[in-house]
Amino acid sequence: MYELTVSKSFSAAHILCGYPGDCARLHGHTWTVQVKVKGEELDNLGMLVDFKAIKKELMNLIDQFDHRFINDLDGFGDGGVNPTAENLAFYIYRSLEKPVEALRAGIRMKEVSVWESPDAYATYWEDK
Ligand SMILES: Nc1nc2c(c(=O)[nH]1)N=C([C@H](O)[C@H](O)COP(=O)(O)OP(=O)(O)OP(=O)(O)O)CN2
Ligand SMILES: [Zn+2]
Repeated sequence: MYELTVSKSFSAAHILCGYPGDCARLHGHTWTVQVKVKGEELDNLGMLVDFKAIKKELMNLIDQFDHRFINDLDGFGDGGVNPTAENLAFYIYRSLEKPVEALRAGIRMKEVSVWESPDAYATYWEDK
């Protein structure tokens, strides 16, 4: 079994609604998103899948967050979920699962991790 990991960062602001502390106030982070995929068979180039292809899918997705107020985006904030690292990891996993797995037969999403700061991150994965 092989595992590939790619990471990209974006800058965005958020508010944690109902949070009993300073994170309930408007503030920003340079968020880092790490995506892991897994699979068993390498192609004739010796790759599970091209890093560039996964990075392209990740960039397409996280562009919607860059230099935005996340609470204003569909699915987050009022009427949606709080923009925590956990909820972003879930959203990104579910959004990338199909496009990434379509890149090559046998590729599976493994997990998505989201860092709000260098010392704190959340990971979402599904057993498959
Ligand atoms: N389980 C979670 N806990 C917290 C989240 C989260 O998404 N999931 N988010 C926050 C806030 O967004 C906060 O801005 C980030 O907290 P933290 O990483 O602790 O960053 P600080 O800059 O506040 O770092 P300190 O080390 O605490 O100074 C809070 N909790
Ligand atoms: Zn925060």
